[in-house]
Amino acid sequence: AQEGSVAANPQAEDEAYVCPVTAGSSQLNLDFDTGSADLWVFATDTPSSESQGHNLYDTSSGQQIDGATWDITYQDQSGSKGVVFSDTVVVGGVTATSQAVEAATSVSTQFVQNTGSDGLLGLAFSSINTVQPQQQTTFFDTVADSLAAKLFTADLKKGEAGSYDFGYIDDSKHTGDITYVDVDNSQGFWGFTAGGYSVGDDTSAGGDSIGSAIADTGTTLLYVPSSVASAYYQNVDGAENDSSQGGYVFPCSNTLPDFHVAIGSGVFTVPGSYINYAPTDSSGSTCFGGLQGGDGQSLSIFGDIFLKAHFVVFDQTQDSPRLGFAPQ
Ligand SMILES: O=C(CNCCc1c[nH]c2ccccc12)Nc1scc(-c2ccccc2)c1C(=O)NCc1ccccc1
Repeated sequence: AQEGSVAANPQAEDEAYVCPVTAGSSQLNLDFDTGSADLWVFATDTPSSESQGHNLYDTSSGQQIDGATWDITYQDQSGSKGVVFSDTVVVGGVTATSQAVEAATSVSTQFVQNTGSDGLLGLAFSSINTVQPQQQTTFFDTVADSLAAKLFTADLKKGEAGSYDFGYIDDSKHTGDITYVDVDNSQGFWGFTAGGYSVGDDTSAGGDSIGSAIADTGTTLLYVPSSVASAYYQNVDGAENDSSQGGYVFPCSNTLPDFHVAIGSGVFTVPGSYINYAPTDSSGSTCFGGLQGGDGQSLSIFGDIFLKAHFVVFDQTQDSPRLGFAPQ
């Protein structure tokens, strides 16, 4: 049975976390993304005008899947599309022998400019993989039956390297018990129900329930219902929701309060310092919030701001999938 561990390296401002992956004969740094289900890469097929500064997947090592194409767009209107190869993919010593590697023939500027990432490795459910006419499986689904245990864990950290482990739980990476909650994967995501929340010294997490949420390593920030974000920033002097800046900003001189949320039988805390995400400009006087209101969509996105404060288990060892959360 296979098991393995790979480093998760933070990009600037922890915007994303990239991991070393071997695809065929190529070494790539990929953004592991539990919010999508395509393994797509910059490749020798990618126009050179779009691939400068990226490591490229050499398609000559793979077998092209005849007629297969893919096309993905994310909420921030970034995206990519292309053709598909079958090749061997190795992550932390775990080998997927016939993995669909989606080679980009077109990539949006956001990804072109982010030269620290050579593509994404989707870890959501394969039901939302975009390959047509025959949908393909994620790396995890491809290797799942060969793993010692059908699970992977995410141990992301603020400003330093964390790890993704496949096939086992390393109990040295978390303190206290793991709290498990049922997963609703009907939308293809690692969906769960978040309970009440509280702010600052009140650690009761008793307030209104946040509701449907997903665990999403591919999204940088923590998006909650606008009422929750508003209640949080009532506690921050000079905070305002500035649409021209894209959300809540505040004077960087603030000490931000912690954010507590009930999940299953546990209460999980995001330190206020994690919610002081980054200065909005070089003067460093105004800072952008790591906790933001969703723009009206009903789904809360527990992105890296939340996940990097915890040890998270993405578990398919039971009849139905579940998520585990533990303090690091
Ligand atoms: O797509 C992903 C994860 N891959 C991101 C890859 C990526 C896209 N730009 C990137 C830039 C850098 C690195 C990775 C990525 N997660 C999900 S599930 C549901 C939504 C969603 C649906 C409706 C409304 C809102 C969100 C999103 C979403 O759009 N998140 C990105 C985001 C969320 C909010 C704001 C901006 C982006």
